[in-house]
Amino acid sequence: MAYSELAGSTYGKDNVKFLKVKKDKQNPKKQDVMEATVMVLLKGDFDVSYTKADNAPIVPTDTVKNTILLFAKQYDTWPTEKFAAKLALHFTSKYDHVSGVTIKIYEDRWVKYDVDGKPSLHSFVHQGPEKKVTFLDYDKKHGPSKYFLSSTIKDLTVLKSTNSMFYGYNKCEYTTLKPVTDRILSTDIFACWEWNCSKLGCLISISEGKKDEIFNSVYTKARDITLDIFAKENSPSVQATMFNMATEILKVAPAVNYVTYELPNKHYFLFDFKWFKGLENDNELFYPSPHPNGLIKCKVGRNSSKL
Ligand SMILES: O=c1[nH]c(=O)c2[nH]c(=O)[nH]c2[nH]1
Repeated sequence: MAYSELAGSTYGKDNVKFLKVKKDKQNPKKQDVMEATVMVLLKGDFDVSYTKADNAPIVPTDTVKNTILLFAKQYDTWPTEKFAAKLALHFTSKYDHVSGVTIKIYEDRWVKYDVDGKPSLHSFVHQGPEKKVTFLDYDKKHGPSKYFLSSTIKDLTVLKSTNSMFYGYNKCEYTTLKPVTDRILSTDIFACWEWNCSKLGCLISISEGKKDEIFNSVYTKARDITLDIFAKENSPSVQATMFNMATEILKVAPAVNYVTYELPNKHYFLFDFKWFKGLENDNELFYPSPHPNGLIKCKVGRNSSKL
């Protein structure tokens, strides 16, 4: 009797990168670009490749990579949710023994800049570490109407120099933190919205581009809401602010089930200059403290008693 058994497996290609150029039909010099990093992992009947050294069922990861790049060349990749659906349907229909896929696409932000007061036709500024991330998990036994799909804004770094407070918290003999009504607030935004597949529709219609508008508009709204509330609110805490952001996204996106925020609280500490002739520091000079950082997460859904 064998000593061990395979309890789970998945494999594929990660970090498949491409830059896609989309040319306007009327004016080919008017272009858009997408720089993306794709992961496709296959699930299915690959057990013998692990347990019997039998490679027969293996679709090589090199083939997975070739497919991603060929599809990026031949089909529209905007928005990445549609491209993920296209890839998922391909891998699960081409190979009988592929039962499902997990796909992640990271999209860089290349944004056109103004030249002579107008957006350039084909020149872009890279927006730093910020990415849009699409995640799709699909098992074909559930059919194309059931899948897990989420979209995320990741590593959008923001800071506000006032209009943030933190007081009224629990105090015990281990507490040294002083309450503040004015502090720096800075974070790397991770905001993720999970789609409700019964409201959004099946993967086939997504792959055909029928939902492009909703993906684009919710992404723009979620980003705007996040930045707007961050700027406008006199924040009582990271917790309260992120809950407000998530609630506003749920209000404008009926096809979204849950919104998750994960926010590091990147601390900036006030220098004490009292040692120099009693000099006051009225929130003017801080030092960034790289670690430790607070880390605050929440997942927000609709109140079912109010539906
Ligand atoms: O917004 C905050 N939430 C906390 O939970 C916390 N804890 C802390 O020390 N500072 C802060 N700030």
